[in-house]
Amino acid sequence: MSQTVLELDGISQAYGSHLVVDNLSLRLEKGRIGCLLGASGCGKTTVLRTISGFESLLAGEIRLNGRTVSRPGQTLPPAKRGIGMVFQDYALFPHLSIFDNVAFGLRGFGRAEKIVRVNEMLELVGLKQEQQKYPHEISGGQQQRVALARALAPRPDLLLLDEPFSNLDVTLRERLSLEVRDILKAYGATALFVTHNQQEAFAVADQIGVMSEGRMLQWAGPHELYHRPTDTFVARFVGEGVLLPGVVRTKDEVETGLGLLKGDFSAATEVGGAVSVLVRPEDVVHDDDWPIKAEVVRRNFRGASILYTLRLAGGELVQAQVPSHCNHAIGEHIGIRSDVRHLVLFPRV
Ligand SMILES: Nc1ncnc2c1ncn2[C@@H]1O[C@H](COP(=O)(O)OP(=O)(O)OP(=O)(O)O)[C@@H](O)[C@H]1O
Repeated sequence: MSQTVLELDGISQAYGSHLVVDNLSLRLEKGRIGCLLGASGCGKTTVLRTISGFESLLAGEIRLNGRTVSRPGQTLPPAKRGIGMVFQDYALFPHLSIFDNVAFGLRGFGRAEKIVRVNEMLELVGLKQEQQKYPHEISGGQQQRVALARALAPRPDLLLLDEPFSNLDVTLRERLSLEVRDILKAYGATALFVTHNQQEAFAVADQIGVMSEGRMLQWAGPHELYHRPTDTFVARFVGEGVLLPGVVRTKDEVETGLGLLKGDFSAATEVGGAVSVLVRPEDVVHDDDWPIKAEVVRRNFRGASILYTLRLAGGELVQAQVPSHCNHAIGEHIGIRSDVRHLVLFPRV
């Protein structure tokens, strides 16, 4: 049976009269990587700070391995929680070698044990050759891996990572995020990280929580979050696409400017009801043999594909992701058909 490492049970936190975390709950199982995703200021870092014990709670409860560590009026000190932390600025000690940086958190270990443990961790993050160097002698990505090794060395029950890739350039970010996932998985770590970057969340996390104004809107796996958002904010915030107006015709058909869309849907919407249908760019296929035509109003060349914004006959806009050899200019009319596999409906917005 899977073991729950972290439980947030209806936690709230305020700075003065400003409610920053609002009745937020989540549960993270052993060996899983969770992510809090949201725009700047939505309260992600504050959630991490309450979990690590640097902030007390206004309401709710935090449990680690079944033990209550925070509730209003009771906050177990950070050092007693068995939590490791990785920050966006790495926070390495500049005057210590890579080896000594990783060894730093291993107080209480014997000398021989310490050497074995540091070597294991440097092996895990692929930096054994660099152990005598100093932080300024290695790259930003390597520094972040040292920070990861240092945080994992004391075998924490839970690792918290605050925007761990935000100081790196775009290509390195992508590579390092995949590497960090591999390292965490190889180690079997339970981790929660925060980011405002959805590609990073998708690349690293098993479970993602989308936050807005201190609230958790949905906590789900990346695939479910993208394909079955339960909230219009999540639908818009995660991925691309539009909410297309439609009218429910039968229990599995909705009439829209893209034609009759068929697919299962579970929303409690009556026949005849006005809805908004989530249509992602990959749901719209370029097909000149199809009778529905749309006008190209914007094009975003992405190398392998072009993201077209198209105006339907009724004036609604949709987006289509099309292989970039299908090159069309603004103002052209192209044939499109929908390839929606399941329908995500919301009451008309
Ligand atoms: N020490 C503090 N005192 C007062 N207000 C604070 C404090 N720390 C954060 N806030 C406010 O709480 C809100 C949430 O901040 P938080 O840092 O948790 O958000 P975030 O989602 O992590 O944002 P970012 O990605 O920019 O770090 C913001 O409005 C912020 O201004």
